[in-house]
Amino acid sequence: MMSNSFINIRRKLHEIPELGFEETKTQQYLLTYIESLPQQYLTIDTWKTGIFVKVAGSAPSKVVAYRADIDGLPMVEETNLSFKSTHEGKMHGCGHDFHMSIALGVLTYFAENQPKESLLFIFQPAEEGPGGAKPMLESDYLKNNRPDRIIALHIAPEYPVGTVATKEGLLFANTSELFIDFKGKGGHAAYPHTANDMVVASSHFVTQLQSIVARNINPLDSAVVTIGKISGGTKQNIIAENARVEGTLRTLSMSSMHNVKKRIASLVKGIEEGFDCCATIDFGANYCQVYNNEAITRQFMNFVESRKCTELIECKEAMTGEDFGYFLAEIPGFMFWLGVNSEHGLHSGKLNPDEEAIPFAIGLVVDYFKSL
Ligand SMILES: CC(=O)N[C@@H](CCC[C@H](N)C(=O)O)C(=O)O
Repeated sequence: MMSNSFINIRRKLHEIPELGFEETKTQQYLLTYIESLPQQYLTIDTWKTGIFVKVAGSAPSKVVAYRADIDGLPMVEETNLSFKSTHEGKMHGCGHDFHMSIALGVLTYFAENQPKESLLFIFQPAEEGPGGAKPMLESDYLKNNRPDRIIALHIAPEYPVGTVATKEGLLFANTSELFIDFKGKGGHAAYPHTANDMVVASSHFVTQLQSIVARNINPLDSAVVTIGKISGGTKQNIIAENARVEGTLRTLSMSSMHNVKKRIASLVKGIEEGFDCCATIDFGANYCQVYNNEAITRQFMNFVESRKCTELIECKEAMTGEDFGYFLAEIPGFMFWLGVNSEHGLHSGKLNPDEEAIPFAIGLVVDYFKSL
C-alpha cells in the first residue's frame, strides 16, 4: 500500500467537490476505486449517493463501522493549488476529501489483509446539509446491518500532524439551520413613506438577534447564533420588498436550543408588528450533539497514548456540528479530531491541510482496528 497514492486520491477528489445528495461523480470515483481492490472479503452496496462496504472478518465478534462524509461546500476556493476545485463555487472546504482518502486507505489495507472483526465502511453524503446520517440510519441497509460500534474523524487545522484530539462525552454541539424570509412593500427610493423596507426590517432583526446569547442564555451553557448570509432588494434606488437572512444556531444543551428558537420566533413577531411586514421562519436541518461513548473513547485514548509518534490532546467540546451525532445516538462509538496543521481554518476558501496527515491517519486507524 503506497501512502502517496492516497494523497493522489485526495487530490483527485479535491478537484470534484459536489453538494449534499449531488455527489454522483464522487460516488462513481469511489466505486471505481473500491471495485479495483481484491473483492474476496468485500460486499459493496449503494444508498442514494452514498456507499456501504462490508469487509468480512476472519473470526468476528462484532461489526465495527468507520464513517467518512463525502460532500463539499458551496464556496469559492481561494488556494493556488495545482489540484484546486474544477467545480466553480464549490470546494472541499471542510476536509471531506481527506476523510474519504483516509477511509479508502484503511479499506485498502483490510481488503488485502483480512481483519479479525468485520468492518463496515460508510461513505455518507450531505453532512454539510441537509444531513445524510439520519436518513442513512433509517435505510433498509442499516436497519438490517446495524454495526456494534462506529467511529469517525474530522480534520482539525489548528493541531499539528501527528496529533489526535478528543474527549469522553460531549464533543460537538446541537445545531439548527435558520432561514427567515421577510416580505414587505417595495417602492421608489425617494418615497419611503409609501413602502415597508425589508432591508431595514431584516437589519433590525439581525441586530436584535445578538441579544439572545447575551441576555437569554445561561453563560455557563454556551450558545452561538451566526448569520452567515443576508440578501435582499434588487437595486440601490429601489426600496426592498424582500430580504432573506440565513444562519445557524449552536447550543450545548437541547433546552437552550428550544429557548433560542422560542426567542427568535418572538423577535420575528416583533419585527412583523413593528415594520408591518410578514416573515416565515424555517429551521432547516437540525443535528443532534456528538456525544462520545465514555468507555470506548477512553480505550481509544489509551491506545493513542501508547502509540509512538502520536500525541493525544484531551480537548474541550466545540460549537461545531456534525450529523455523525445521529449515528452516535444509536451506536456506541466516538469521533476524534485529526491534526492537519493549516494556517486557514475549516470553511475558509484558503484551507490547505498538510497531506502528511493522510498516511498518518491511515496507519493510526488500521492499528486501532487491529487492536480490537
Ligand atoms: C465540522 C463542521 O464544520 N460541521 C458543520 C456542520 C453544518 C451543520 C448545518 N448545516 C448548519 O449549518 O447548522 C458546521 O458548520 O459546524
